Amino acid sequence: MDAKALWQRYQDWLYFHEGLGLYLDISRMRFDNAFVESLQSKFEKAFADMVALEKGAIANPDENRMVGHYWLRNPDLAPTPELTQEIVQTLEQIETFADQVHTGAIHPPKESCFTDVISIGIGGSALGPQFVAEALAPDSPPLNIHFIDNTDPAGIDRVLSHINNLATTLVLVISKSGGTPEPRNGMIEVKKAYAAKNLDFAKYAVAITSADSNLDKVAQSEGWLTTVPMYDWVGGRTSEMSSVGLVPAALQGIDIRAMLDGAKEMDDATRISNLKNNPAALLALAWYFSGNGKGEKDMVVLPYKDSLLLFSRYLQQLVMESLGKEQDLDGKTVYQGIAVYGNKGSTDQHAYVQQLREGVPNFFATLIEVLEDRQTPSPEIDPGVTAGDYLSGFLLGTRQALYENNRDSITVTIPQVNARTVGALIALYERAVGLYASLVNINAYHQPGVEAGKKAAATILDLQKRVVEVLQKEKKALSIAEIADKAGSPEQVEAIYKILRHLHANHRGVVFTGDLSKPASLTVSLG
Ligand SMILES: O=P(O)(O)OC[C@H]1O[C@H](O)[C@H](O)[C@@H](O)[C@@H]1O
Repeated sequence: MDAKALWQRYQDWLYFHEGLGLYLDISRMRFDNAFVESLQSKFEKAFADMVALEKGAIANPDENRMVGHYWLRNPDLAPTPELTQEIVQTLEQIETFADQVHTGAIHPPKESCFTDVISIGIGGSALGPQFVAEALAPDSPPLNIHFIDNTDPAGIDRVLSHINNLATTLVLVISKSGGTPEPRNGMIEVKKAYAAKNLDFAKYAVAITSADSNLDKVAQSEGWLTTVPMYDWVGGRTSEMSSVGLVPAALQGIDIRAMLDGAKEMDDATRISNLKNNPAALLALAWYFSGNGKGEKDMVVLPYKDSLLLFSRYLQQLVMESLGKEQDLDGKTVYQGIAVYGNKGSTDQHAYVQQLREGVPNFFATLIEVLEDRQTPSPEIDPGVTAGDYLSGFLLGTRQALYENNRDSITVTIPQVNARTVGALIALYERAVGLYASLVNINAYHQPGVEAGKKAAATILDLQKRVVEVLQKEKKALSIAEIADKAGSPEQVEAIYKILRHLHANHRGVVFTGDLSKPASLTVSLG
């Protein structure tokens, strides 16, 4: 296509949202009109599915749940007045709580105010809060946030070592289910750290969880500062605008109403059942085209703005946990998904963009452009040229270079990184994922694969218990095969070897004798 035709194609497909100042450009995806036509009926169904979902249909059939994250930013849409009221009340509770923490009305024992907050959570209970903190936290927030998002002991130590004073640190334990092992472990370790300093953990702790979850029960029985509810009709990966995301954001002084407003405006725009006027539908179209409706190409997300660094990581869960499914809604094996990765431009141009430009063409790029360089005037780097001009130049250059080498790209442009545009970006991708899921006929709202991994981990921990019991009982050195037999799990011999090696490495009393390079030669005892 020559330059003039491309310019025309750009204008033909350009989407602009006036209220948000957001542009979406899918002109550099090489679909043609016949392809768009071919998806018409699928889109009609996707729009209809979305209407039903927003009205409270059981859009997550496997878990028998409604899917209501869109109601969070427009509570009047909730299917019952009770739900509407619940959403409004929780939002007020969050604002009042954050306000009381900021003014010192809620304060730690013996101190006038909280200075820091540890947020303990994983998956959807970490990624949204982390992305938003990185994108929007002011330079001097009322509370500095620290995240524990794993059960890595060294990681927990590192977070705790970065906190000056636990006596002025609030703790959020965020878990929708209230039963996920990693945040539970983090919570127990942090609780012990408070106890070691003679601090009464309950006076510092806040639970964000579903009613009657294990976490809720712990918080109630120990008399934590407060509990903020989370709902079963909000999925973890779409929970940034629920208490999960709003509590940490509000504590950092981020304008949560503006985030909700931006999301609401985007929800309104992506509810339009006309492909060309609906940016989420345009994204879904582009994804479908690129990956042949089968995720054949990866989504590389490159925001050219440091504060959006964690957007790709956030999208990884939203897109891959939603779309990565073995079966479709009819039970047919389909192995769906779209792989997502990326960090930021132009940094990544000095890393893997070489492969994007010249290597295996198994991706499409999404460039996120922010029009405003910074809020103050920029100095000149070269005559008439600023650092921001370079950044913009690198983005445009990469887009062009990719296109010239037959690599497609999407460009999303926002005027500024602020609470409204971040809310809008989240809402845009949430809806695009929902629509795409309908196009490819999968349930975007469950995660059966994750459950399988959790069960397997629990089996290993049970095995560890039995192995240690064998060693305690036998009181003599045994081979790993003998231990496996005595534990009643001969088929798990390799897992048992790995469990023992881990215990050995951590000085847990397991003694290895023999050749470490030949596991079968080892004898094991308790020292
Ligand atoms: O908030 P939680 O219930 O602790 O869940 C945390 C995360 O872990 C689960 O395993 C799911 O795969 C995620 O969708 C979820 O966000």
